[in-house]
Order: sequence, then C-alpha cells, then structure tokens
Amino acid sequence: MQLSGSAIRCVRGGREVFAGLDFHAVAGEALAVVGRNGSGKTSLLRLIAGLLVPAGGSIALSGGDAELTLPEQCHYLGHRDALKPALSVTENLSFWADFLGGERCNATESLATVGLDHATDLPAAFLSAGQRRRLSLARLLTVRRPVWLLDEPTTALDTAGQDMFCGLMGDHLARGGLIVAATHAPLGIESRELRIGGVA
Ligand SMILES: Nc1ncnc2c1ncn2[C@@H]1O[C@H](COP(=O)(O)OP(=O)(O)OP(=O)(O)O)[C@@H](O)[C@H]1O
Repeated sequence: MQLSGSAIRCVRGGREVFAGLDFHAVAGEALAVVGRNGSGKTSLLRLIAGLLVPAGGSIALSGGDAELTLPEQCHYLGHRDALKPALSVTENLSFWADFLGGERCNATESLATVGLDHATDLPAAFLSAGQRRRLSLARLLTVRRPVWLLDEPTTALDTAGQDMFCGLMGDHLARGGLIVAATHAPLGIESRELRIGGVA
C-alpha cells in the first residue's frame, strides 16, 4: 500500500497556501508533517481525507481496498474532538462506529485500551480535555482503517497517555497501516519528515 501526492496545490479563501507538494508514504510508515503555523499542515490532512479539494495535482492510495475510496480508508482526527456533549462515552463511540461503517471491533475493549473503561456512562460534556482526546483515539481502534490522518494527536494527553498512544501507533504500523500526522512536537515513534513551507 502506498499513499502518494503529486504536485498538490492548496488554495483556501482564494489564497494559495502551498503548491507543487509531492509526498509518499508506504505501509508501515509514519509521515510527520511539519512547518510553521499557517503553512498548511491541517489543510494537507483535510485534502487527503477528502474534506478539501486540491486546486491542482492529485492524491492516491495504491494497494488499498479497490472497492473503497481513499476517504473511506482514512481516519481523520482533527483539532476538535467531534464529540456530542449530551451523549455518553459509549454512545459517542457507537455513533462514530455507525457513521464510519464497516466492520466494528469491540468498543468496550477500545475504551479500556484508551483508559476510559471507568467512564463509559459519563456524558462527553463532563470529560476533561485529555479524556476527550482519549475518546477520539478509541475511534481508531473500534473501526479499523489503514490510513490514520492525525492533527496534533497528543494534544492534552498526559505522559502515560502519550506512551499509550505511541503503542497504538506502533501496533497500527506493524499491522501494515500508515500514518500521516501534523505535529509541532516529536511524534514519539520513528517517522519521516515532510516539511511544508519554510523552517518553523
Ligand atoms: N476556512 C478557511 N478559509 C480561508 N482560509 C483558511 C481556512 N482555513 C484555513 N485557512 C488558511 O489556510 C492556511 C493554512 O491553514 P492550516 O490550518 O492548514 O495551517 P497549519 O499549518 O495546520 O497551521 P497550525 O500550525 O497553526 O495548526 C492559513 O493561512 C489559514 O488562515
């Protein structure tokens, strides 16, 4: 499996953010997208996820599931945790599993893995920032998708949470998955750097 982008041009609000961007990542590899604020890291993830349309160039996944589109093979974890505050932890995860579709892994196990098994009935509105992030990470485990697009994934995680997440990323790569992560901090696992714009 290989994810590749060729001569990608990104325009937002009528202004060019970047142009001529090439990248590739293969199964088992993590790409750390780095660059100064506003250079277009989030935009690149959203382009890969199909949430934005490139103004030029192309993005493709080869060797994936030929029956599915690239966005259908991606998990996109953005800055915001995309949780419904009135729903419980379990209900939020169930909502996402239904929304994403496909084969579902054991949600209870996913919540235990991210350390939320003690809070399954708590409304998301009452979660701390780190707990909200952990619940978002449970999505990655409950519905398996090969490409993880992660925007500052360790934000709000404590040291133990960061270690837990490094383990999850390592397992995902070992299973032949692929990660593209926008980050200002070290990703915590072996990764290749993709720099957008000038030095941050
Ligand atoms: N909805 C939008 N409409 C217009 N311009 C936008 C929009 N969203 C982002 N931009 C602009 O696109 C550029 C790239 O933004 P993006 O969020 O991709 O940067 P980033 O590298 O992820 O930044 P940061 O490191 O601060 O998170 C910025 O100049 C931003 O102002």
